[in-house]
Amino acid sequence: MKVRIGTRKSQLALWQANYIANLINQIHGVEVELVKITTSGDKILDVPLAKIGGKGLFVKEIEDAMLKGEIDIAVHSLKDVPTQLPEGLDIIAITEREDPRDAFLSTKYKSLKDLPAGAVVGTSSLRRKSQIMKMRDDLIINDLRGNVDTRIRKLEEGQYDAIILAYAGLKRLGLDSKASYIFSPQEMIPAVCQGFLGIEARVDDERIKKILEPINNQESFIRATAERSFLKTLEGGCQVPLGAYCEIKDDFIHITGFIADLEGKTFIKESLSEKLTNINQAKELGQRLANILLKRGGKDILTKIYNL
Ligand SMILES: NCc1[nH]cc(CCC(=O)O)c1CC(=O)O
Repeated sequence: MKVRIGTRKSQLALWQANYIANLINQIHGVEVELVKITTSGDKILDVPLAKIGGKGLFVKEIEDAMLKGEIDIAVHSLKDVPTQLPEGLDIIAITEREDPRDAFLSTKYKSLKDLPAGAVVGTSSLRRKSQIMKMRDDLIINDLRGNVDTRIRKLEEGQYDAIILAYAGLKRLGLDSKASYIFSPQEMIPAVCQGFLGIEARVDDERIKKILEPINNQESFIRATAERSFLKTLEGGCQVPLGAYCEIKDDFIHITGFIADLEGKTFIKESLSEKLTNINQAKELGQRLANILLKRGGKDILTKIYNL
């Protein structure tokens, strides 16, 4: 019996679906079919993501197809997947993390530091915007939507002096040479789960769970659990400037997270580290970090944003 993978039609989504399709085929020798699905996020192209509001814009139609039994699994950039999943579905496997960092692209300038005052930077991510404003309060940040190739085209047409993209997406598409600078995770805290692929399936599908077992990376699963539990506790979607990054090094689990306001006045950042014991600890650590940020002013930021 073949495995049907639901995927968006963008180049990056197709690369990711093909990557998992090849893994499944190589490991299990089963036939894999890609089923291309258009999501509402793909249709609404002219509105900044933060203004559309609804979570899971890029996954809902794919999840509906899975619940109807039209596809068996969905391959997602885990950073696009809401923390609250529909009843009956779950993230069953998470791949080894691709580079989690953000990249700076420009045809004229080498890095953010080199931009002249008043230069125009393209990004629709409130997370990127708030961190750029913190480093450089003299730049103009304009919305930039579209698939990775569209965003690069808009840069190269001269609509922006620079743009910021996930390095993971560039690497997957073989476009890493387009990056002129790569921010460290300390300079620019990545999006929750940037760089992970998450594979979603029906929780009662035992055949698929067996197939996905060797594809899961346990360290990734722990890191993603910590970051997603941080996000869930903050009830944050893409309407809130926030980010988190978890690492495991020498048996220690480290997590750093931030939340900022939309005006660029308040920026609250905190880190936690402890000896790693189990997966429940990762969940608890993400929650604890989020609660610290909520107490330190995060709650006020969220109240303001949700009352807009
Ligand atoms: N928001 C769209 C999106 N979703 C996942 C990636 C990149 C790949 C990844 O983070 O795993 C991108 C492009 C980008 O942010 O530049």
